[in-house]
Amino acid sequence: MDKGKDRDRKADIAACILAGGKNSRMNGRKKAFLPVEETVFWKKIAAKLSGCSAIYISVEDRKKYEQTQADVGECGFEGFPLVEDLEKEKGPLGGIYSVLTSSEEQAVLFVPCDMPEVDQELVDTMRGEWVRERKPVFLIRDGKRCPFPGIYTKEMLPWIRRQLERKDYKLQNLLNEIEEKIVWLEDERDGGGNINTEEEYRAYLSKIERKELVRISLKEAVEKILEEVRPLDAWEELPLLELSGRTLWEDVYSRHAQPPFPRSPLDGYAIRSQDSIGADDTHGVSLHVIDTIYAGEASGKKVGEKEAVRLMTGAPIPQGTDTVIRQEDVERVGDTISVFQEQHAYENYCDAGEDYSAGTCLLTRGETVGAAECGLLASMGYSHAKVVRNVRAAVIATGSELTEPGSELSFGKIYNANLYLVCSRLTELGVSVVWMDTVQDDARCLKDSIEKACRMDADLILTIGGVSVGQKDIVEETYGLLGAEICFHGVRMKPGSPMMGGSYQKIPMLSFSGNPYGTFVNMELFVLPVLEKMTGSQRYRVEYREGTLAETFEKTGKVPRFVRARWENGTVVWKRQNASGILSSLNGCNCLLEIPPGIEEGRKKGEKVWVRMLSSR
Ligand SMILES: Nc1nc2c(c(=O)[nH]1)N[C@H]1C(S)=C(S)[C@@H](COP(=O)(O)OP(=O)(O)OC[C@H]3O[C@@H](n4cnc5c(N)ncnc54)[C@H](O)[C@@H]3O)O[C@H]1N2
Ligand code: MOO
Ligand SMILES: [Mg+2]
Repeated sequence: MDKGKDRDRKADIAACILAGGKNSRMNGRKKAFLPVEETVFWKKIAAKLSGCSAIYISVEDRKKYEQTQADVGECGFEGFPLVEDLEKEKGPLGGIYSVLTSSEEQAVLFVPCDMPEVDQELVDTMRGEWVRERKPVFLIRDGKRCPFPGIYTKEMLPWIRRQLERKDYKLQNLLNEIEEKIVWLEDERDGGGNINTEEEYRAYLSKIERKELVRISLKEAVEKILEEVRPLDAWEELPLLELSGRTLWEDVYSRHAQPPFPRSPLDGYAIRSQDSIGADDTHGVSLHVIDTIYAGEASGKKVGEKEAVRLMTGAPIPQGTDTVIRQEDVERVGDTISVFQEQHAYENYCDAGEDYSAGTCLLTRGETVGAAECGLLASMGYSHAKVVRNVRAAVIATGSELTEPGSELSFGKIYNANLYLVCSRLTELGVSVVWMDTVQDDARCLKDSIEKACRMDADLILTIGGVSVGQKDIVEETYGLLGAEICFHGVRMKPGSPMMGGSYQKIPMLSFSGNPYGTFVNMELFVLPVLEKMTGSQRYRVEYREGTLAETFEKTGKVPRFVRARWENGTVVWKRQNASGILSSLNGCNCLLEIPPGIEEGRKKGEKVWVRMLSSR
């Protein structure tokens, strides 16, 4: 083990990269050789350990690496001293034991090969501590003792040996046992964290290799997200008064004619029109009233020649008669009426099925139930109707600066406006918000929240913020951690250009950009088509209106821009404050005005424009 060793012994400290793990959660891929930024994990770590007198590579079994060495070529351990485990299957403790036993140096700084982001300055600080104190050096982070990166010394060997004999391979126990001999460093700098799974690896790559976003067109982005959307295959049956705003699941047919029987449109007398022939102002025709029918009743009597039946509006017209004469137009004495005008057959006569006949399709799948539809269902005799189950959405805001409305605001913080902006809009759109959460700018927290959203059976997951390219823009990393599919990241639109779309466990996910107006426009342009495809509901179809522009909009750009505006009586007034961080000017807007890219002088005053209405129904 002398090859590749630097003979500078001033510090008398070596480093060792632990590469002996089983890699079981990495589908057998050897973590030491995982590619990252033109190199591989172990080399990236080794570059940060150059201040040590030597860099050992701890492997459980040299032979196991030989095959891989051939595959990785230049990225192999060639030129670095390999230290094989003296005893196998003992985990990192076995590796540490073997290296400390055989190293010439008194102390060895151990870093596992799956910590490619270990902080170089941190490592240097630890080494400095060792030089000063000549004691093992370990980190405490968030109150926890960390075994890595850690400086282990030959002094520790008796304890390590004892643990191996006891078959206790827990490093934590070792640290606890000799805690007094250790220099504990409380340091917030990132030790890098372990990358254990394929998902963590992907997330890590997307975090560090993030470049400028590749923006696709709005049309393409919407199409891509729609590919992830499947129509909801779920309905529920609700009583009439709970149907308002809901989408019909199926066509609805009448079961009977309406009205079901010929009925009187007037309060008066049912007569045979032929009996009135010859009647005029001076010659009344007399008819004998044989019965009275009120609405809701029936008469068993058949009406014969020169007979009439008294009846009220809504009452069934009796057999034998073919018209109804208003009570104001006859003279009645006892059981006799006089008619002074010829009556035409079926003139005042509501036929059965005048409204609709039996078996007519009166409502169709996808229609939204309002008062008219509800009344119609009732007239057909339905007490309930089948409607599409509400879309269940999860909404998660991200941002360590966010404070809940109602609590005290401290410096640097802002109130969480967007969560409410989105949830309120969803409610308007008839969506049930089943998970509402706010998380810090931390990929693991967001991942947890998304997993909870899945457990709530969300049909759609929406996140807000953290999609741009900053160090705390954690959404893409989170998709990586989840193993979620990314359909696009970046859309050619303003505002909201950094938004993302994808899916996780077949649930479509939309991640809006964090600026309030960006969030709003992203939501408007993406959520409506998603809801339309999920529910088949017509309520999500967008209405466009034409109007005359009240003032010239000069600003143009390379991507379509959506400007908040108000359409009123055919005039379109846009709001001066249109920056994506501004929320206040959204108040009172009822449409979005699209400014296409590349038009030379913007949109002129007096020009006819089409606007996209923001209606909810
Ligand atoms: N170097 C670059 N920086 C930025 C770019 C770029 O291309 N290169 N794009 C800018 C654009 S455009 C936008 S839009 C923003 C988008 O940022 P994120 O989507 O990552 O959102 P955040 O950084 O989380 O937040 C942006 C802004 O919005 C506020 N915010 C976030 N959430 C909420 C909420 N729930 N309620 C109220 N306000 C919220 C947040 O505090 C920030 O001020 O990136 C640019 N940067
Ligand atoms: O896309 Mo950003 O929302 O333009 O400011
Ligand atoms: Mg950001």
